[in-house]
Amino acid sequence: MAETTEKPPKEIESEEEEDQTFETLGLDGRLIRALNKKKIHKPTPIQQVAIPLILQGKDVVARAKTGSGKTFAYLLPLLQKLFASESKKKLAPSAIVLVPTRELSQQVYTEVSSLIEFCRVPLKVVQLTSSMPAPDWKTALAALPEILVTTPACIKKCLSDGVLQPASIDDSLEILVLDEADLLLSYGYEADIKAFTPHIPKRCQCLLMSATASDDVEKLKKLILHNSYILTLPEVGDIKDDVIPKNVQQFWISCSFRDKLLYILSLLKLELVQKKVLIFTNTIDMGFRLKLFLEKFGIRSAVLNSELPQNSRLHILEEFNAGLFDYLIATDNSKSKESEDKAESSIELKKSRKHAKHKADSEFGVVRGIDFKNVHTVVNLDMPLSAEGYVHRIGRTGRAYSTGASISLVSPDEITIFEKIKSFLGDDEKDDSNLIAPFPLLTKNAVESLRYRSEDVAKSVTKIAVRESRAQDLRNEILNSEKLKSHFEVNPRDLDLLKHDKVLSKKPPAPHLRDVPDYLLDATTKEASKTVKLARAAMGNPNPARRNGYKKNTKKNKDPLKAFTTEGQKRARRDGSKAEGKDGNDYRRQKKRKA
Ligand SMILES: Nc1ncnc2c1ncn2[C@@H]1O[C@H](COP(=O)(O)OP(=O)(O)OP(=O)(O)O)[C@@H](O)[C@H]1O
Repeated sequence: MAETTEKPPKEIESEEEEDQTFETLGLDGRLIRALNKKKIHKPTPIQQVAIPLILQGKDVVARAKTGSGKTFAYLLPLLQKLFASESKKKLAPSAIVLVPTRELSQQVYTEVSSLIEFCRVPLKVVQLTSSMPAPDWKTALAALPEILVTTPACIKKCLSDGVLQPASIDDSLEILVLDEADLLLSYGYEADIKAFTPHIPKRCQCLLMSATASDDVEKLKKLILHNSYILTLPEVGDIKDDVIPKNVQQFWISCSFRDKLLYILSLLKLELVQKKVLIFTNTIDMGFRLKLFLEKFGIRSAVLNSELPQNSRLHILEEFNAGLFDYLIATDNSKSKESEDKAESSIELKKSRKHAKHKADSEFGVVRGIDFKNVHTVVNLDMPLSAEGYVHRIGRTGRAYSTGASISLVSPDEITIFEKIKSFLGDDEKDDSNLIAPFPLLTKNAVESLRYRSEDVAKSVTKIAVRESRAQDLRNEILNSEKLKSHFEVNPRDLDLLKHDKVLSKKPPAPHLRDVPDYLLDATTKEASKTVKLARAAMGNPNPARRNGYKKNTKKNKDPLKAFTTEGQKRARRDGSKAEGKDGNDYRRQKKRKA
């Protein structure tokens, strides 16, 4: 642990983007060049404050919004410090990064590896996961890596199995990072962390990164850090935009539980949301029910959940990130005791558990911390079980200043959690803050026009069909997993080999369901859908080079959800050519095109 000093911990609360560059932060030229190769040119606010402090050797607790660049905030100075440390090989890693899930471990490992590769430095990184056989752990550590990325459970096991020696750790460990610190305890790692704490040498620099402030972070802080610098971005006082990035617009739709499939069909089929879309369900069965239902309308999607083999999960994430499909249905079930207790009360989950022959992976986590690329819309088909869960789900869009939107479908049963979420975010009806606004683009008429077809198809997606598809998908993925393992050892970049959005139903979609007939669409919906498409075209390709340009709010005005309201549209129609601003202009352009 970093040395305790007399002065009290410094609290830094800042939302201001100072005019800092990676050079002025004192970052090594090799790292700056590596970042440039990744089209990253300017540090984010958390990087601006954290990097110099970490380079100075301070213990740091950094809390910043989802997608704000916390990973590089610790990885860059960590690597720089290792560049400078002695070249003598040590018997244990000099830096250990602890993460709550396997998916995150893979993500951090990939980031470190690519930085090392770009910098051309002789550093080694390994990741250990609990699914690896013990001999593989030994082999991985025998290569004497400088950096180890793993979960707290693995580190404890390494110590108890003698794969890592306490004396070696005491001799070698210089930096310890607890990434996604707000989740480590909720994933049940408290005992593992406590078992590891006595082995952390006094001089070791400790860093805690987290997206939300919680009692768990406080607990960890007390356990591991002593006189740390607390970085909080943005200011704690401003609760209203405390946790959700500003560039994410949040919406909600009130609908009955029974109508949820109808509403999501309307959103997707009538093209009222921007792709790519990440849809969350609370149970695996619901995920498959949705997949089968959408398939009947010609909408292909992939399902990501904890019972799939690890290879398949990672491959699904890679394919989705590479843009091979647009709709991903994810089931996020953490090990959180609280969420499990609540989820247990759901009859559906109990049933789905009974039928899940394959053991769900307890180190699975797709929501928290995973860097989904270019997700424009997050849809909560089921509401999450906690406000923190909501923050982490919504945080999968609007990453690193790209724009995004979220739409929550809220049934009467979910109003209580919805209210809790709103109050957690500081959404106060009295002062009209309306952080989560009613979704403006979907009219009652549009929904009703699809009701008959939707209900008809929903009936055909029976529980047996769901169960069979789930089992079939799992069988496919297990086979895939084996193929993936051998194939990707040789062709690591061949993403096209296995497609995960395969159609599970036996029959192809009927033509009348695949294409929505024109007569079913009302004028408002047509306009809304066109506006969404126009905005998509205006945003251009989601080239990371553009996204990383960091022009604040440049895309905001082009966002249809900002530009389009039914009221704005009526006004435009009334005023004709006199309509002002973007709404009017868009509308006139569309009218001209129609003429
Ligand atoms: N300075 C930067 N400029 C542009 N993009 C960046 C910058 N730093 C990081 N990014 C990108 O921003 C995205 C989000 O970063 P990261 O995953 O570190 O966020 P995070 O704060 O850890 O989010 P979460 O709390 O959800 O884990 C990544 O795609 C990353 O490559």
